[in-house]
Amino acid sequence: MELTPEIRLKAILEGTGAGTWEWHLDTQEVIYNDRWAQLLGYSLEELEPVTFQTWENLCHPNDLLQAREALARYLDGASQKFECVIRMLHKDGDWRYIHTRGTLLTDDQGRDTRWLMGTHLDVTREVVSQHQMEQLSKSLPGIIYTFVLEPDGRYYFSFMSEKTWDFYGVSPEAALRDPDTIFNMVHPEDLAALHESISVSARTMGEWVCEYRVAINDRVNWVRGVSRPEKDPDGTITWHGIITNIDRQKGLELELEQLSITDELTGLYNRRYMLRKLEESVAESERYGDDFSLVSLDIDFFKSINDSYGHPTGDAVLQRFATIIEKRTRKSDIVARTGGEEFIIFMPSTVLDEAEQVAESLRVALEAEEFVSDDGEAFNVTFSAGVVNWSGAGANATSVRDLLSACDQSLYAAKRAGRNRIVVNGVGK
Ligand SMILES: Nc1nc2c(ncn2[C@@H]2O[C@H](COP(=O)(O)OP(=O)(O)OP(=O)(O)O)[C@@H](O)[C@H]2O)c(=O)[nH]1
Repeated sequence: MELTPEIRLKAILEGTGAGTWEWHLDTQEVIYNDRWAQLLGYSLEELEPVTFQTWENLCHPNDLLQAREALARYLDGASQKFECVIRMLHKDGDWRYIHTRGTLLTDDQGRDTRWLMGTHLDVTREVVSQHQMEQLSKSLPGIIYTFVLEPDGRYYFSFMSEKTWDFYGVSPEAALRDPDTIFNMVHPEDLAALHESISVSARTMGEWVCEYRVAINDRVNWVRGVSRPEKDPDGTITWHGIITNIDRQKGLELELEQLSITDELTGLYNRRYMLRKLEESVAESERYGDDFSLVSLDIDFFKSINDSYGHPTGDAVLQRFATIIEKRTRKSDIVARTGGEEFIIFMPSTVLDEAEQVAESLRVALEAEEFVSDDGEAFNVTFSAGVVNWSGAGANATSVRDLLSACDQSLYAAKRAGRNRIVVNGVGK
């Protein structure tokens, strides 16, 4: 059997399940194929006599106008193709969504004829599932989306649900057109980590989880994204996921974190935070060979201040001393109250001499400060301090514990030598 173009075309149409229609714009003559009628549950014979009216009668009245407008736009040349989705009545009484496409037949000289020819495809399943997805996404507490990364590095969103606007201040349409409208809204401090987390997920094909801030005008919100990657044989990776707002949770988390590292009485950092920072700095210093210094301060005869003027006065002394230290140290220094009347100042990138100078200026400042008890009695307070230094890989101390112990030894030496003084590396001045 010879495979004529007609046979081929028929096979293709049958394969796609498309109904076909031909309509002469002047004579109103119409030709439908069997499939056209079968899409709506009929045979062509059942619909006899088939006319243009047959189509109009089966169309949902509300969609008819839309179809006529789409056709008018095509015939006027305002749009390149005639295409619309309309509801048509199935024999079983249900409305089916029919994707209608059409084009003017051209003659052998390439001129348009008055025959409009086209196809009908039942897209009810697609329309219904899209509707379900839209409804579902409305009730979800976040955005659902699909993000695609091509093997050549190009990326785009192929789906963004409606709430994109609430989360990013960007419409879903704008995000679909240009994915960077979304990335541009990410807090600059979190953008590199976000890109890195996507790269890691692409490399390992592991679940993508990332918490980052989104900045819309002056409002900053924490969001959390979770999605699973899927790889096509051509290397394209697609993530289907959800973004939720975790601002409240993150706020509480940060508040808790802040509380857990703060000394309640003075508002300075506490011992736990100081130890953590020291551990980090020792590790970093071993890598980069950076110097840092540590000053350990202990108020002299604090017990007798409590005993003479009462505990609340003792507390006020601790608070005032904390303020004095904060005022006379740099922003990059970390000041902690590490015990009752003990404080530690951690000074990054600071050599011993500089640290000693700061400690000395504090000593002079506290000595000159006048305190007044609840009973109106004036008194003075002094402290003793030990100063040590960590100079990268060449440090004498080999651990945080050794370093703290060396600092304490200097402090005890200062106490032993009569208090109100500073001892550097075990050597008093
Ligand atoms: N007011 C107040 N006192 C505290 C606090 N924490 C610890 N203390 C007191 O601080 C005092 C520390 O006393 P000691 O360790 O004997 O030292 P000191 O009296 O300062 O003597 P030296 O350190 O040897 O100069 C104790 O009496 C503690 O009760 C606090 O939060 N508030």
